[in-house]
Amino acid sequence: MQKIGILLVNLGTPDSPSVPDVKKYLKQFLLDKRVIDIPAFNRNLLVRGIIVPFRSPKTAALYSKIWDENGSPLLYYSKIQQENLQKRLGENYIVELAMRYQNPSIESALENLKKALVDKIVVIPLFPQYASASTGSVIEEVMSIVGKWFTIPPIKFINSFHDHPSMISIFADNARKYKIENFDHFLFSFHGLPERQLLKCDHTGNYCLKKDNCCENLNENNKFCYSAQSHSTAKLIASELGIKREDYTVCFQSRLGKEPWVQPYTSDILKKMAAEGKKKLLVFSPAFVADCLETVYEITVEYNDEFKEMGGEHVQLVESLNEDPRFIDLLEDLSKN
Ligand SMILES: C=CC1=C(C)c2cc3[nH]c(cc4nc(cc5[nH]c(cc1n2)c(C)c5CCC(=O)O)C(CCC(=O)O)=C4C)c(C)c3C=C
Ligand SMILES: [Fe+2]
Ligand SMILES: [Fe+2]
Repeated sequence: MQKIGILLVNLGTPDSPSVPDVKKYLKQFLLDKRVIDIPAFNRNLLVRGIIVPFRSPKTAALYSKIWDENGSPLLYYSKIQQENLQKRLGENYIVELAMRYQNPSIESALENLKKALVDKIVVIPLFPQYASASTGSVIEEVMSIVGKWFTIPPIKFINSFHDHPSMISIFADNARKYKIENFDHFLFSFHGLPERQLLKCDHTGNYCLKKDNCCENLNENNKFCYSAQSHSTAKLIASELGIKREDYTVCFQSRLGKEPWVQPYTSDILKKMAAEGKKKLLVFSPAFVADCLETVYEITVEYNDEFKEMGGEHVQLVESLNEDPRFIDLLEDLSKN
C-alpha cells in the first residue's frame, strides 16, 4: 500500500503577540520577493528600515487583541484542520501542517514526511484563490526545499479551490444563521493585492485592468487572476443564497503602502453604504479558510466601529470554514483527486 504525504500550508502568524516575535514574522513575510515584488535593494531598505520598525508595535497590539488561551486563531484552526484531515484519511496518509512564515516551518514538515517514508506528496496551500504572494510563494518554497533533496519524490501542487462546492456551501450556511433577510447589503471582502501583481498574472498582457469589470467573470484570459477568482467565489455564494447582483459588492481590504491595490477598497464601500443609508451589512471573507487577524479584528471590530461612526448600525462577519467537517470533505477531495 502506498503512503501519501499531505502538506497543508497556511500563511503564518507570529509565535507570540510580543513586538520582537511580530518583528521576526513581518520581516520574514515582507522580505519575500513575491509579497513585496520590487527590486531586492529597495525591498530590504523599505522592509528593514521603515515597515518593520514602524508597523511592528501597531501589529503586535492588534495580535494581542485576538490572542486568547488558544493562541492565534489562524494557527489554532489550522491545527484542528490538520488533525481532522488525518483522522479522516487514515493510516495510509501522513498529514503535516506548516506555515509559510514562522512556525511550524515548511522545511520541518517536509522533513517529517521524508522520515515517514511517503511515496508521494500533495501540497495544499490553504488559500482558495491563487495569488503569487500566497499560493505562489508556498509552491516556490516547497520546490526550493525539495529541490535540494537527492531523491525528489512525486509532488502534486493544488493551485486554487475558489469554486469548490463544499466551501461555497459552508459560507452560505454560516450566513443563513444570521437570516439574510435582516441585512441591507452584502459584502464579499477579500484580502487585498497590489494592482501590479494582478497585471503580472495576466498572461495575455492585455486583459486585466484594461477595461471596467474585466474580472467580474472568470474566463480563458483571466483564469489565474486573484480578482477574477474572488469574483467567482462571491458569485457562487451569492447564487446559493439567492442574493441579487445589485445587493452585493466584491471589495478588497488590508492595503499596505501607497501604490494602488485591487479595487474597490472595503473602507470606501463602507463609506458608500453609510452614505446610501444602509444600516446592516453582512460581510463574507472568503479569502481565508480560518478566522484570523483580518476577520476577527479588522472586520468585526474596526469596520464595525467605522460603520457605526458613519451612521450605520452593524457589520456582521460570516464565520470562516474553521472546524466545519465539510471543509475536511474539501481537503479529502483535494488530497485524493
Ligand atoms: C489570502 C491570502 C493572502 C494574500 C494574497 C496576502 C497578500 C498580502 N499580505 C500583505 C501584508 C500583510 N498581510 C498580513 C496578514 C495576513 N495576510 C493573510 C493572507 C494573505 N495575504 C493572512 C491570513 C493574514 C493574517 C495572519 C494572522 O496571523 O492572522 C499582515 C500582518 C498584519 C498586519 O501587519 O497588518 C501584513 C503586513 C501583503 C503586502 C500582501 C500582498 C502583496
Ligand atoms: Fe496578507
Ligand atoms: Fe484580472
